Amino acid sequence: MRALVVGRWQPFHNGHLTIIKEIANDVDEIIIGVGSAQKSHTLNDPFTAGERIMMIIKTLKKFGFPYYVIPIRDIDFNALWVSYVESLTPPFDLIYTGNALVRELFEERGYVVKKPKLYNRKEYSGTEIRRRILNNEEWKHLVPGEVVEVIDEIDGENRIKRLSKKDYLI
Ligand SMILES: Nc1ncnc2c1ncn2[C@@H]1O[C@H](COP(=O)(O)OP(=O)(O)OP(=O)(O)O)[C@@H](O)[C@H]1O
Ligand SMILES: NC(=O)c1ccc[n+]([C@@H]2O[C@H](COP(=O)(O)O)[C@@H](O)[C@H]2O)c1
Repeated sequence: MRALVVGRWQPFHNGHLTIIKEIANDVDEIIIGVGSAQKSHTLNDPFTAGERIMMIIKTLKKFGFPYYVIPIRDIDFNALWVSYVESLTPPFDLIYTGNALVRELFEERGYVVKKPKLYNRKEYSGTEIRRRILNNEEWKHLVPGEVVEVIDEIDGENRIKRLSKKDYLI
């Protein structure tokens, strides 16, 4: 059994790691879709697909389960999105998502859609972690150590702070 889990992973945090480990117990292989792959350098989506893939691969290295990481850009065509995803990924039997639109689109196409349990959602949230980085608040305990290393390597804290400046708006 192979399952797809799609997210933006901006950044990959401890809630994400917990659900990926749980899904790994339920299925033989996981396909991790990196959504909005074309987006980066905005306050909502600061990290590139490549940086997010680094976060995921470095974090999952110590766990022995098989997985694929596939970047998936957005297309301005919801009715085609499931076919688009299928065209990029290995075949899968079910999908895990907390996103209502993703659920709707995959259920309409006959897929079994499961909703992962949310853990410490107040803090394990990309929005909250990006807010803390911007405001110089503690955030490193909310992500795996490998993600801290990647964000340090790319100077991600300062990128987010720069992106908040008015003259970075396009
Ligand atoms: N705290 C959490 N515990 C368990 N699962 C989570 C948690 N946060 C997100 N997820 C799951 O991870 C998937 C991908 O989430 P996503 O990348 O949008 O993270 P997010 O923290 O919700 O980000 P953002 O706040 O930037 O929207 C979602 O479908 C959701 O089910
Ligand atoms: N038409 C489309 O391109 C389309 C439709 C639904 C979801 N998505 C993407 O799927 C991902 C879902 O991830 P989240 O659950 O993290 O919101 C996002 O990157 C979102 O943009 C894209």
